[in-house]
Amino acid sequence: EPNYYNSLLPSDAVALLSFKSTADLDNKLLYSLTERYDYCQWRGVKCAQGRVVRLVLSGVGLRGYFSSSTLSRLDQLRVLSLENNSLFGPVPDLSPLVNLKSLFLSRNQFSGAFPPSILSLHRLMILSLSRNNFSGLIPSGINALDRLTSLNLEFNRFNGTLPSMNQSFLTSFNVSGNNLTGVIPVTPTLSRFDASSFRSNPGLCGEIINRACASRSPFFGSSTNKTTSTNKTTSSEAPLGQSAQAQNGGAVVMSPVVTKKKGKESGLVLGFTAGLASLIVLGLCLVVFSLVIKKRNDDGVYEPNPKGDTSSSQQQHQSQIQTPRTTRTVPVTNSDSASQKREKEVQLQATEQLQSRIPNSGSLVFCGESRSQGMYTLEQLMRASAELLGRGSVGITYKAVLDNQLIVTVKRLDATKTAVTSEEAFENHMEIVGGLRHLNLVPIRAYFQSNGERLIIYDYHPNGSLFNLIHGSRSSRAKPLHWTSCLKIAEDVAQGLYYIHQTSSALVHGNLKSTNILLGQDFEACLTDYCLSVLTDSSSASPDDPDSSSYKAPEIRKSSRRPTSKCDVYSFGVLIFELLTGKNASRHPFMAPHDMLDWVRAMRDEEEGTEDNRLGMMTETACLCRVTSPEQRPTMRQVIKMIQEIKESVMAEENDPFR
Ligand SMILES: Nc1ncnc2c1ncn2[C@@H]1O[C@H](COP(=O)(O)OP(=O)(O)OP(=O)(O)O)[C@@H](O)[C@H]1O
Repeated sequence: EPNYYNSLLPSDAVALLSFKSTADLDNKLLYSLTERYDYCQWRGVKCAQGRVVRLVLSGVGLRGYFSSSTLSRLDQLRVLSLENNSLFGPVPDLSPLVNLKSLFLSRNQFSGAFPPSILSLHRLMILSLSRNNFSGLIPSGINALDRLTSLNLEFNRFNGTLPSMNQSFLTSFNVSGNNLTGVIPVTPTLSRFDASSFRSNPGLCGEIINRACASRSPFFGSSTNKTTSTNKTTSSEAPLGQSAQAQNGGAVVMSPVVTKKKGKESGLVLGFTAGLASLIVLGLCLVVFSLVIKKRNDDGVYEPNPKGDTSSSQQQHQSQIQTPRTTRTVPVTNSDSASQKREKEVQLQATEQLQSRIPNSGSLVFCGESRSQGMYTLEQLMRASAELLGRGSVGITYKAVLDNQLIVTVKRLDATKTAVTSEEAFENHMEIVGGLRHLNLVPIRAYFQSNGERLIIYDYHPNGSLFNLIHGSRSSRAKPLHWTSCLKIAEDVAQGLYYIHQTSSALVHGNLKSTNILLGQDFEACLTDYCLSVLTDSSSASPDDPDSSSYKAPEIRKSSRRPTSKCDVYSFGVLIFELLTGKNASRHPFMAPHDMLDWVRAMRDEEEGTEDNRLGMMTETACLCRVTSPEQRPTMRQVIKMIQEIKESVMAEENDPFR
């Protein structure tokens, strides 16, 4: 009876144990309770009057995610440090930690937006989120933390402009190595810091770092080159429609500021950097924005759900609907922060789009269960704020936030690469592929084609890709995943592939790799980008990225042959090695199975011993999938059987009382 059990334990002990249950998958913390106040002696814990006031778990080897309603119950906590571990996923609501003064979360793999609940921790003096995968804007609400003395946000993926920080006591500040753009506000607080606090943000400019902004266009010329020369990608937002229109030869020409993808980091974004924002906003915003509001009111296009439809498929998207940001419709005032202005700038551009009307010679075709009720229109999609996630082999992928706050992923196929596929063939293919539904596939919600422009719309997956999970932001120091996670992910992927193969012998994934495996709500692995390679010109050059190319089966690597299901099996073998070792595909050797096992063990830093049996079985499966001759590779059905046998043998070992 969990309630009875919990009521016997002091609540702080319950909080610590429940935190450990998801954040310490490798069982590094030996927390056990025999005496009532034992937990005050646990590693990293310091109590005052029986309540936890400090929890310092820096570099103790935590791996897992930080669940909600765990540590947030430690309402007497003054110091929380989880630095230098392998925690991933978003940071949960910390608002109950009203006494928190120092929060150290740096050097993990946390992702998602800047945790909004932190903004309510009014006593906070030290905040360190550096070296994670946080993305999105640095909220202007950060000024509410007026006691901050130290703020470290370096080496994340924050984008947008820097808010006008005005904390009087701030003496340590670093936002280096993000994707921030625009002018650094010259406030007394920010003026205290020199360029080293802002470096490696190619889009930042202004007096403080002695870099001019005004003459640089974010869309043309030198800034592009500057950006592409860095490993990091930059990010801003722009209406998706602009790029589509540019391709169609429309009036608005905006070449996306895009870097060639490197290190698989989420990419550059179209559109708006605050350099442009400050120019246009200052000059035009007041006048034009009032027109925007008028226009919006006139035609009602900003209604959250224009069709008034609350269909089941709309509900299925609920998890991806963000809380509406009220700033979106408020006119600019002098007191608005830079980020609000920037957001409005995005809207402004969207409205220009609306006024110039994109050529509307086609409409979105919804797939599967969404077919009967279109949840949004092409126009709404074109007005969305878009962020570039990356450039892939068949096109460019965007995250798009619609007016109604629905977030989708839009893949814009490269017209030159898919030109070989006729409109009819594309439609027929998408009718089949768009109907695929499986727990381990990212569903295709809709597609579009007109005048060579082709879009495919998927659900957005905020937990990122398997590539990010394995390699994090620190590829050089990445640790391989825990054994059980490897097995679970391998099984999920195998199930997804098997589902595709058994649907039709003509269907294959064709592009399996760790960037094309996304993590779902429960961290289940979901395949994306499936069945698209068939639409492209198979004679086009093979990918120049050595990792992508290592995933390709040898028989198709340097030929124009189409991938077969056996090519997927080969890629699956490569994936298992990447999972087990944390090493990128291009760094996997080819050796006999027993030598491969030695290599896997060495990469995992594991001694010969307990895990050998399971590692051995898994390595053998991977080797079988990766044999050169396609005929000798197993089918995905056989692979699933192998994985199930491994699971059974693991369970048998775990139930053995003598082990
Ligand atoms: N539905 C989605 N939700 C969240 N992120 C996504 C989604 N689809 C793709 N991504 C991410 O966007 C990035 C770009 O994807 P894209 O498919 O364009 O490139 P790729 O996977 O690296 O290459 P390829 O086109 O060869 O598959 C990848 O990092 C991918 O993980």
